[in-house]
Amino acid sequence: MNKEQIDIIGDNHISSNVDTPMRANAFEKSNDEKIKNIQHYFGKIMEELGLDLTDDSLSGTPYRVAKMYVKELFYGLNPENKPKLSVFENKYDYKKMLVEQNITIDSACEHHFLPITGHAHIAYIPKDKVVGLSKINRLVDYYSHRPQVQERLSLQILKDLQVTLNTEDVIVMINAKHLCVSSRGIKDKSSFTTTLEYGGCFKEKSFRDDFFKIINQKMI
Ligand SMILES: Nc1nc2c(ncn2[C@@H]2O[C@H](COP(=O)(O)OP(=O)(O)OP(=O)(O)O)[C@@H](O)[C@H]2O)c(=O)[nH]1
Ligand SMILES: [Zn+2]
Repeated sequence: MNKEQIDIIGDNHISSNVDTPMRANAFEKSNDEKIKNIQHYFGKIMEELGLDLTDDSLSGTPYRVAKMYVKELFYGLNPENKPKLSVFENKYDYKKMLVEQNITIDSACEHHFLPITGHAHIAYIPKDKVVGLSKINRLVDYYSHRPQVQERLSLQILKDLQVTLNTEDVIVMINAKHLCVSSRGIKDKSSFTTTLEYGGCFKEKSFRDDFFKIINQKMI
């Protein structure tokens, strides 16, 4: 795949400060080549830690980890895996807030490669287009499956939905726990992180307040 093709199927041409920093030749190698190389290097890390790779429980770990990185945890680094977001004409002329809340966040922190887990709450006010509900969840899942910082994750979801839905009126809130804060370093088990990004009418407090009221309501 050349650079131009990557741009076309990339992150909807969102501005570069929101893009995940990628090497120019990031897509030259196939998944199989990447898995083979990561398997080699991860085996070296294990050896360096003093582990015996001839042990039958450890011998498959370098391959398992490599496959997990490329195909599972970080599948969202490859724009070819971006979900197709089916949008429909807003025939019913629904012009109020639509909230998709409690969307699972399964991500990884780019500083320590440890899990970030939590929930995203997203709302938008449709103009001419509406999107299939599950596509919002799929988009969150896609951008989460990259090494991330929570701020960039929130912005990537926001910008993408604004382009897809042809409206600035989108709000994205994420509450998440970072294992790099809870299980190492400061080891704070109780803190969690909230990020909030929004545009359009959500710049007005009354719209944000409505959103907060809805996401705080008792779950069905
Ligand atoms: N802003 C932001 N910081 C994050 C996120 N995930 C992890 N971090 C932080 O990234 C920082 C990296 O700081 P460094 O001082 O380079 O790394 P460190 O020595 O491992 O830091 P400690 O966690 O304080 O031990 C840490 O403070 C992490 O808590 C995130 O999503 N957003
Ligand atoms: Zn971290």
